[in-house]
Amino acid sequence: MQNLILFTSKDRDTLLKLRKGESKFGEHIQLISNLTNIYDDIKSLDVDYVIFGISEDIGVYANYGKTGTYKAWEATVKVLLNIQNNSFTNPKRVLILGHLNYGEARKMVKEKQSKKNIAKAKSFVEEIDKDVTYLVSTIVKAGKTPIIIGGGHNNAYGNIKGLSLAKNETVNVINFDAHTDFRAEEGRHSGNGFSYTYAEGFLKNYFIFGLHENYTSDKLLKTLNKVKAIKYNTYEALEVKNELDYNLELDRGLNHISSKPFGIEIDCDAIENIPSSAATPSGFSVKQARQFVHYFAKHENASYLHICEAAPTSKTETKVGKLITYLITDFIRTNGR
Ligand SMILES: N=CN[C@@H](CCC(=O)O)C(=O)O
Repeated sequence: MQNLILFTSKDRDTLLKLRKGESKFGEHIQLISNLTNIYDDIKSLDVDYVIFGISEDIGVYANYGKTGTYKAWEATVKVLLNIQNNSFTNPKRVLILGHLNYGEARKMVKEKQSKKNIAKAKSFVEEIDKDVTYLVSTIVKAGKTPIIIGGGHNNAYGNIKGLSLAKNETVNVINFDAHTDFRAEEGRHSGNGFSYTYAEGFLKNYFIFGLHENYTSDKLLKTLNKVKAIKYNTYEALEVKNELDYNLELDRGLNHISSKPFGIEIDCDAIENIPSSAATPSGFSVKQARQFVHYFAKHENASYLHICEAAPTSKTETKVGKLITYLITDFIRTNGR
């Protein structure tokens, strides 16, 4: 795992802001100081959740999106470590593994999006896919639940494939997203993680929650309406036209995906005013995103959480880090109880 940078006790101590009389989340998390065999190392730890980041925006670049998603991991870990340790947050059950780093390859995202560069980026996304697939499948095989902090939504590919390989069956997904990410198989990028895993036989049932009608092509709508394994609702039907009820749609979503192990995908571009690769002034509230995670995390077949596409700047990193931390802790609080 040459791209995996372990999160060390030194990293933790640098980021921890201690307060007299308080006990912080980061003081109680588990770490791996040395990798010998990643499967054995993870399996032997008495934790339920393994959190890792994917510091990349190459998939977003390859999809002509706004880059910067590589910064979400750092923004998250800075906040997560400094929330309180208490009976609600339970950090002893959490391993912070580290992050996948693509510092050298990432240099390409500063280049013009020429045909040649896009082709190069697409082929590099396949390398990232291999790392993510391997990590997710190893964590699941070791009996733990991965929490993945992206990165672009291209990483849904490795999550789905990794879960499917670990379980040795096709798996389902619920995706809180303004976009289908079911674009053509035209080389890997952030807009086709679900179409590729569906075509390759890893993804079975797929539910997209809150599609934006302005950003879904007619061609894609025809595909969605034709394929029985795919169900969706739109943000407009839920929140603008009030044709659908949010809670009833949560039930419909769960009904479509819960018969098998399933992943929960949260694309931050579905949440209003969050700095992300396709940020929107019109979208779900943070409260709705949190309720969504809480609702699906409760189910025994909830098998991973992926939060992606957030692209913080130095001005917005605390806001993004807090948002992602709320979603992580909502998942941990509810899952397995
Ligand atoms: N993961 C995001 N995918 C979107 C991006 C849209 C955009 O950049 O505007 C998509 O391919 O549609």
